[in-house]
Amino acid sequence: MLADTATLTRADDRSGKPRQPVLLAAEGLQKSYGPVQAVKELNLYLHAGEALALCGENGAGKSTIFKILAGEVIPDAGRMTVGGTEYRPVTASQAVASGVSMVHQEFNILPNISVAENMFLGRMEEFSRFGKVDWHKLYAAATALLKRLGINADPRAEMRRLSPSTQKMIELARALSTNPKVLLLDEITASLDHDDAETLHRLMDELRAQGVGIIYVSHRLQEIFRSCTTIEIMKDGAWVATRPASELDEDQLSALMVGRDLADWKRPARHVSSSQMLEVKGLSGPGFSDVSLSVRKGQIVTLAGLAGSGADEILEALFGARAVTSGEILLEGKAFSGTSIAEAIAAGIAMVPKERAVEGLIDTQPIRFNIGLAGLPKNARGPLVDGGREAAQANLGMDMFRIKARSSADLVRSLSGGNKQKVLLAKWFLTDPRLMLLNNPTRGVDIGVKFEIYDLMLKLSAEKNLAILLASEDMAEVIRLSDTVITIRHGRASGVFEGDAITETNLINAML
Ligand SMILES: Nc1ncnc2c1ncn2[C@@H]1O[C@H](COP(=O)(O)OP(=O)(O)OP(=O)(O)O)[C@@H](O)[C@H]1O
Repeated sequence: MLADTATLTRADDRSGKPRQPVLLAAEGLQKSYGPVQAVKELNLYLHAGEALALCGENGAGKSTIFKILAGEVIPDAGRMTVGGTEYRPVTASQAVASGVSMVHQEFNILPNISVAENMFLGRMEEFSRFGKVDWHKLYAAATALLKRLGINADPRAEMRRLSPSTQKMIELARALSTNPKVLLLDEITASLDHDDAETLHRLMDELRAQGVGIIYVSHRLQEIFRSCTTIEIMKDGAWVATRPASELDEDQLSALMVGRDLADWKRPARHVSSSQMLEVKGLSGPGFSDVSLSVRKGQIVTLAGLAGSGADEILEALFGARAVTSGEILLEGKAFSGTSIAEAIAAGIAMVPKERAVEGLIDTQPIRFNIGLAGLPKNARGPLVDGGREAAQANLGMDMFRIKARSSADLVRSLSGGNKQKVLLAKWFLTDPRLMLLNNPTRGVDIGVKFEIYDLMLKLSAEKNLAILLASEDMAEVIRLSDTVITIRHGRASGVFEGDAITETNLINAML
């Protein structure tokens, strides 16, 4: 029997502070996909003005819970209430009508229509008269909302013209346009640049002050402690613990999530060879200018910049995916004029891009097809793909990255977000590259796997002499991994740091 939610307070709240009433209650939630039990008997309570971080490893069931709460997935069992009223949405619009809105982990936009239409998607009848859209009214409403939220975008612009970060903020505006009582945010900052992430955290504070309840999923622990009041940890679809955020620190939270202590992880002592793999001299192109850098065999060099700094563009240019207007690239001392991705791959360069959904994976294909994709020539037998070899490679990748799936025949779209990212990493690591370009490789990956990826990068660079050029917005990651850090600001190198000079203060000063 579901508790009386108008008066219910958390069962495990021992802080002694008076609590707001429960806004959303879910009890005994269950959901299976075939033999996979994504959510097992889960209880969850969200209070007015609370920001609840839902934490757990990749595949723990967080997105599935969100989809249940947002009416996109119907649970096999369990009961929910919102504001004390029975809540059983079977469509997203029913959830919105009950005051529950969600921003998804993946992009959920229509690129070829305007920002304003994207903001009021599914509600255009509110701006129509006699079957015709009242554009003036629509743009006025969009302008007012964007202004109120502090989002800088032209409501008339075509959505695809916006940066991914602004597109995500438009999705947030869409969710907030319905004045939700409960807001669900799934890994939203993975797509946001620094300024938009700041705006989001400010908005979260304001919404909480207005009594909105927020459930927040992110693998960035710092953000959780910045904006969340309560932390709920789950593992393999089941509840593990609920704590006030003030009672935990990052190390304790990591330990609760992955079941082991990661606080004493140390980078092994390293010896880097003196032979150059990559030299870049005075490289300029759209988004970056006059960039010089070098990466030796077995070295990890990091481009550290705030999102939008130009680091992404530099990696893309080195992978032949972006035009270069001047400058020189040398690979092992020889000029490399790669103007296409195919040439870059043939030269032994691999790249893990930032936007896996757009650039990296074919969602509707099995894991093994996706892992095999980058190594297609190696897996070929004449004009055909050697299925046995492809499957063997996929199994190796699945083991290496602990990809959570039943088999390599599972479609990528059935995987959790973090496991998709692991497929992308496996795909490129297995091509045996000489130079690896990694753009925020641990985005969306849980803290346990993050450290496994670090170990793998350090191992491959030490044992196989793999040269790695990393771009990362995660300061702790930059400090843990880099032999050399080049800070990037406004498309230019603004500093070079090595050894003890790689400190958070030094890097941030050079990045800002
Ligand atoms: N449509 C689906 N079909 C089959 N299995 C699915 C489907 N959606 C999710 N799963 C499985 O359910 C489990 C939970 O996935 P979910 O996406 O909820 O995890 P998550 O905690 O959000 O992970 P992440 O941190 O990686 O985003 C995973 O094992 C996943 O493969």
